Amino acid sequence: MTREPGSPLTRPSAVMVAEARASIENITVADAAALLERDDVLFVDIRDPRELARLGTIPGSFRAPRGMLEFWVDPASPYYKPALDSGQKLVLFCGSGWRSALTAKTLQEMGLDNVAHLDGGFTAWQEAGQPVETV
Ligand SMILES: O=S(=O)([O-])[S-]
Repeated sequence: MTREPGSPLTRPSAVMVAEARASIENITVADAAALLERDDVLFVDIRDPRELARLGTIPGSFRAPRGMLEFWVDPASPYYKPALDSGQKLVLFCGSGWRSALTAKTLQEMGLDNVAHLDGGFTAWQEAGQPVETV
């Protein structure tokens, strides 16, 4: 059967995000802010570089575009980045927490057991008046 353009998808993005959020650790801005200075936590900005250039980022965060993340965390991949596999808890964030929820679920499925995401993303972080670093 051919899908009619514009008709609902079998698994809409909102359903996928809701399912992801139900199976990952969702961290509030307040709780994330308390983790910011910790050596055992790495904030990972998975937004597009243009978003970072326009809006800035969370100070000290590691930049890992979502499109590469599965490969950057995988020791078996030629794109492996040991910085993402240091034993630190990874706190992923994006614009509003949708991409980071999906990505945190994926990394969890890949075998990372200490990954979370920032609920509300960078938008919520900024709205709460938390520090922002220019990129
Ligand atoms: O993925 S998003 O929450 O930045 S729109």
